[in-house]
Amino acid sequence: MEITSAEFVISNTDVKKCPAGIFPEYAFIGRSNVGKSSLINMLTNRKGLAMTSATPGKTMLINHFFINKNWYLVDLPGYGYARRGQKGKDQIRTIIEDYILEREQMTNLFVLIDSRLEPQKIDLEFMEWLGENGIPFSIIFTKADKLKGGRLKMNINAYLRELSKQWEELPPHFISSSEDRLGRTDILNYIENINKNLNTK
Ligand SMILES: Nc1nc2c(ncn2[C@@H]2O[C@H](COP(=O)(O)OP(=O)(O)OP(=O)(O)O)[C@@H](O)[C@H]2O)c(=O)[nH]1
Repeated sequence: MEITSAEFVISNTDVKKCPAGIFPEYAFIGRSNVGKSSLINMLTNRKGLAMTSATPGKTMLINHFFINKNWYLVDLPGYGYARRGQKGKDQIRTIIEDYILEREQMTNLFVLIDSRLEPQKIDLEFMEWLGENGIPFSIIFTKADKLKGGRLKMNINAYLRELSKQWEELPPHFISSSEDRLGRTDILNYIENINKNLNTK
C-alpha cells in the first residue's frame, strides 16, 4: 500500500468523541517506550506525525490519523508506565478498555512488543484479556535492529513458544525496525488486505 495522505484528526480520552463514520480503524498499543511513535511515523512516512498531538499528557489520549482517506490509524495510550501512579494507570486502563471493547470500527489491534525483552507478564496478561474478549489482534516485535545475528530469531521464537502455552493458534506477527524501515511493507499490505476483504463483504 502506498501512503498518499496521512492527517492528524483528533485526540481525546472518550471513545464516544472518536470520529463518526464507518472507516475501519487499526489501533497500535504497547508499553511506554516500545517504539510506537517511531513505528507510526515510519509506516506513514511522516516524520512528526505521531508527535502532532504531543501536548502534555499525550500518552493518555486516543489519537486518530486519517490515512489515504479510507482508514484510520489509531495511536492508543501506552500501558504500564510506572511513574504514573495508580490513579493515572486506572484512568489509562479505562480509556484503553473502553476504546477496545466499544469501538465498532476497530478492525485490528497491533500489540507492540520490544523484541529485546523476555516475555513480560503485563503484555501476556493484556493479550489474554484480548483473547477472552474476542478482540482481533496481531503482534509487532519492534526495534529488531538492536539485536545482532541470531539473537532476534531466538528471542522471537522464545516469545512465540511462551504464547503457545496460552494460545492454540498464534496471532499473526510482524518484525519491525523503525531505524531500518523493516516490516513496513508487510504491515501495510496486511492492513490493505483486510480493507479489501471488508469492501468485498
Ligand atoms: N534502534 C531503534 N530505536 C528505536 C526504534 N523504535 C524506537 N526507537 C527508540 O526508542 C525510544 C522510544 O521510541 P518511541 O517511538 O518514542 O516510543 P513510544 O512507544 O512512542 O514511547 P512513549 O511515548 O513512551 O509511548 C526512542 O529513543 C526511539 O528513538 C527502532 O526501531 N530501532
